[in-house]
Amino acid sequence: MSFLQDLAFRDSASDRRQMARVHSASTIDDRRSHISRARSYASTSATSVSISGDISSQLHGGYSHPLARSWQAERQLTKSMLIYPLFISDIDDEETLIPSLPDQHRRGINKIVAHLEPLVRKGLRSVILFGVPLAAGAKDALGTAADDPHGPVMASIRLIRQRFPQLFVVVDVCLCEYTSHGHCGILREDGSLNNESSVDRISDVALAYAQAGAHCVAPSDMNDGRIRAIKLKLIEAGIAHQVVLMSYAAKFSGCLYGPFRDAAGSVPSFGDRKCYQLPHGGRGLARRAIERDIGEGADIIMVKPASQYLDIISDAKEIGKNMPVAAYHVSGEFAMIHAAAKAGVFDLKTMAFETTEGILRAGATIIVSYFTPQFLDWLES
Ligand SMILES: NCC(=O)CCC(=O)O
Ligand SMILES: [Zn+2]
Ligand SMILES: [Zn+2]
Repeated sequence: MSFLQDLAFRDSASDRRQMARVHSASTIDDRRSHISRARSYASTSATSVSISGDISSQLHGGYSHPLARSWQAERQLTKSMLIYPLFISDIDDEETLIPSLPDQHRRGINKIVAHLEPLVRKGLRSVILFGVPLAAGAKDALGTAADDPHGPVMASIRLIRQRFPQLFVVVDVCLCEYTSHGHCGILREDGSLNNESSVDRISDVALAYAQAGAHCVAPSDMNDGRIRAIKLKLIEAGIAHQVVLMSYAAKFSGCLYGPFRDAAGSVPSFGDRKCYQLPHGGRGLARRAIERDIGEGADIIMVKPASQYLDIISDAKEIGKNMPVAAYHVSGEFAMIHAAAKAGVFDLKTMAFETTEGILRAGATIIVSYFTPQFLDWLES
């Protein structure tokens, strides 16, 4: 007797179904043999102790086939969910591997098109741009280089829009890459953030990126009130209807941004960012920040980092149930996976999918990921 038959006879409803099948048997002989088989199943199963539970305990059948396994996912990773970070320096011909950020490069504007061409062919839909001023004297207290019309970010927005019209261009808006002190805003004499002048400056920078052609501006500075200020400036300039405002609403402070800071040269020259980025344990604070940014006019809410903050992603989805939620799988998360795969702990591709699907499951449908070029290949098969 098979495992399933045994289970079927432990369930009175299925017992009745089995008897109905018996009655529909065409000949008397058939009927007799069905009945005697049914009786013997029933008596065996009554004495069986090896199987417990009823039919509802059987789950394996539902994911026995690869396609059926993929159907178990509420959301499946697609290429259009991915945003690929690009580091663009002011050295036009630069192409430098970033040692702490595996396979990622800092590139000058002259290297962008050749880099993107094969990726766009494979289905890349979106990039997020980070400017990296390396020239001597490029940084100052106000982050003037951020919206320099001839600077790397402004120039690459125009270039990418022109050369890859199908690509959706997101631009990170912050001052830390451009300020001499490496903080995400303008400082007072005592070294603390001057929120009012920071918001004023950051909203000007966001407007400049949007006017240069960015489809989406994404302020990552965490100054209070910057979403509202940016939205108002976009409205005033008459372009609010064509620009997506993605807020890094829940950006936590911590040690996972290390490789990014190597890549972008944005290590603070003193202190840390704990007075504006969120503390690790601050779930309630994150919920308030998310609510606030939705109220101020954000179109998309982002949570960052991702894998350590899945509860926050799920909170963001609940609070912002009518809007898309993005997650930034940050440099430290990416580098950790690479390091562990290199040490033989697990297979890189398997972990990249497991992590990313965890982020999707939590509620994000937009993922900023350094794995994007690899996912474009992996999602092909
Ligand atoms: N605004 C971007 C970051 O602050 C860091 C992202 C990363 O670590 O990948
Ligand atoms: Zn910053
Ligand atoms: Zn940042």
